[in-house]
Amino acid sequence: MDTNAFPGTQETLTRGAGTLEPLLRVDNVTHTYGSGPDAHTALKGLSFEIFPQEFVSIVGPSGAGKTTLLRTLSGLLAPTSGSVTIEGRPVTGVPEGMAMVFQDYSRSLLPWLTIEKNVAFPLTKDSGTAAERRALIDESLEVVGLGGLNNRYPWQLSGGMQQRVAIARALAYRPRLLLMDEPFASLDAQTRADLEDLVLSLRQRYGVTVLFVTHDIDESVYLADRVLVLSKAPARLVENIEVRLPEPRDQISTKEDETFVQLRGHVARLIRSGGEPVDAAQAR
Ligand SMILES: Nc1ncnc2c1ncn2[C@@H]1O[C@H](COP(=O)(O)OP(=O)(O)OP(=O)(O)O)[C@@H](O)[C@H]1O
Repeated sequence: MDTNAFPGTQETLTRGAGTLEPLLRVDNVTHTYGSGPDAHTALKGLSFEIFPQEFVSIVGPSGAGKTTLLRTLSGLLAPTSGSVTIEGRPVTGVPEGMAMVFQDYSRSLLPWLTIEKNVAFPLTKDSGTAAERRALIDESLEVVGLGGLNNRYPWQLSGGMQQRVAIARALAYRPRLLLMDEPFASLDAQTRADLEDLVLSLRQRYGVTVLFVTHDIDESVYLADRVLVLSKAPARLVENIEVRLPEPRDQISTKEDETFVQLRGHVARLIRSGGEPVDAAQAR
C-alpha cells in the first residue's frame, strides 16, 4: 500500500521536498484536562503540518481527542505544552482567516435571525462595503444551493439545508482555513453524500484549506488528500496517509476504486487497533 507511515513516532510530517511553507503547524502539542488524580491527557506530543489548499481528514477512535485538537487549533483551548502556528504566527486566540463548521447546526445557527442575517453575522466592516458584504452573502447562499431563500428562518429548513447555511456563513467570511468537526454526522446518507460533494466543489472553487474531523472512514478517504489517523486517548499521530485517487472524486466510481477499498480497510484496521501497529493487533 502506498502510504507514508510514521507508526509510533512523533516526527513532524513534511510534504515532498518541504519547499512549501505550511499554513498550519502543530508542534509537539500535549493537552491535559484538570490536574492531580483527576487529570486526563487528551493529546500527547502531536505534530503535523497542513499545507495551503490541502484537504486533510482526521480520524480516530471515539473519545480520542479530535475535538480537543480542533479547540487548540482554533485558539479556544491553550495546549498544556507545544505550539500551534498559522502562517508562522502562534495561535493565541481565534485566528483571523479561520472559520469553523460544527456537527450541531441547530445550535450554531441563530433561530431568530433569517438565513441571510445568519450568514452576515460574522462579517464586519473589514469584509468590505455594505454592497460588497451583500454580494458575499448572496454568492455564498447561491453556491451552497440556497439562492433566493435569504429571508427564510433556520427552523423552516431541513437539517441538510441548515448545514448548507452554516457552510455559507463560513464561506462568506472567505476563510483561508476551514475547520469542520463531524459536520455531516447527523444527516441522512444521501444528504451527507450531497454535502460531501458540495464541500469538494467549494474547495475547488475557492482554494480553501480544509481540516475535516470525521468518524466515518469512507468519508475521510473519499474527501481528502491526506488522512491523519489518531490513536485512542491520549491521542498520538498513528499514521499520515496520502490519498492518491483520481480527481474529481465521484461517490460511485471513487468508492469502487481498488485504492479506495484498500485505504478504507487500512484506516479501519488502524482505528480498530487503537494505534498499535496493525500487524501486532491482528495477531491477537
Ligand atoms: N472540558 C473537559 N474536561 C475534562 N475532560 C475533557 C473535557 N473535554 C473533553 N474531555 C475528555 O478528553 C477526551 C477527549 O475528548 P474529545 O471530545 O476531544 O474526543 P473526540 O475524539 O472528539 O470524541 P468523539 O469521537 O466522541 O467525538 C475524552 O476522554 C473527554 O472525556
